[in-house]
Amino acid sequence: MKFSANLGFLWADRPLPDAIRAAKAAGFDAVECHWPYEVPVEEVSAALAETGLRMLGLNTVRGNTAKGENGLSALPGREDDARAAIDQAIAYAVAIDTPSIHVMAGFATGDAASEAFRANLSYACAQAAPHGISILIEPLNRYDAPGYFLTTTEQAREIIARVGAPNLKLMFDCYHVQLMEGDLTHRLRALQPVIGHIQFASVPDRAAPDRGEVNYAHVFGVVRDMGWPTPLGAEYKPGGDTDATLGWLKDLRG
Ligand SMILES: O=C(O)[C@H](O)C(=O)CO
Ligand SMILES: [Mg+2]
Repeated sequence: MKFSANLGFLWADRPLPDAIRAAKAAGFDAVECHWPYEVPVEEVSAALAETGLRMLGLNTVRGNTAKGENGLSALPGREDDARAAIDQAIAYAVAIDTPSIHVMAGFATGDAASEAFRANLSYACAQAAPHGISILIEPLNRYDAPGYFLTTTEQAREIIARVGAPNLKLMFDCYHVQLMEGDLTHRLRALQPVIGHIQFASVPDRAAPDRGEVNYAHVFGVVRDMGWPTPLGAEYKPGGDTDATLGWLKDLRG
């Protein structure tokens, strides 16, 4: 199995280029992040070139976080802001050769939000396609993000079908899916054609995957048997020194 370190959480206490180097030293096969925009692309590119790791994904900005915004693309009336965030993410992704962008929906509900989200996703997919970039949408759980527009894989699957763009995919974060829907391995297999990236963390505490209610040794085996080709994203909160939480990776590596 190959694993990607999500640097939004792992080594988040270090500057992003140093976090990339730490992921390499720890044996990860790739990295991904949340919001890298404060860091000059030259610094990130240099760290990626030095380590040989690829940055697999990044997120669109959340918007006005002081006001509690958590994404813009499902907010009716905020299309200009949402598309500026999409443009920004594509430009950054192109500069560091990142193959996928998570377009964040935001806190919203109702038909107008659905229409706004689909229209902004169509825009994102059209802008990203010439660069070979996939657009990801990710259901978030109702405990961490109450009121978030996108909460289930079933909802995501319907949106993906209605938008109808080949580069629109599902971010299957096992942590969120377990909290909202469960039945992880059936869902992974059934949704494989629309999944663009897989992430994981223990449930319910979002820590390293060697604890909690999900048996990740089993889940990883199912993903391997599916022939899943790309690294799985370790997106968990280490709660201190990241290196001290990597027993699961060492055990898997043997
Ligand atoms: O929280 C998550 O699971 C996401 O993957 C994210 O990108 C930030 O909300
Ligand atoms: Mg996630």
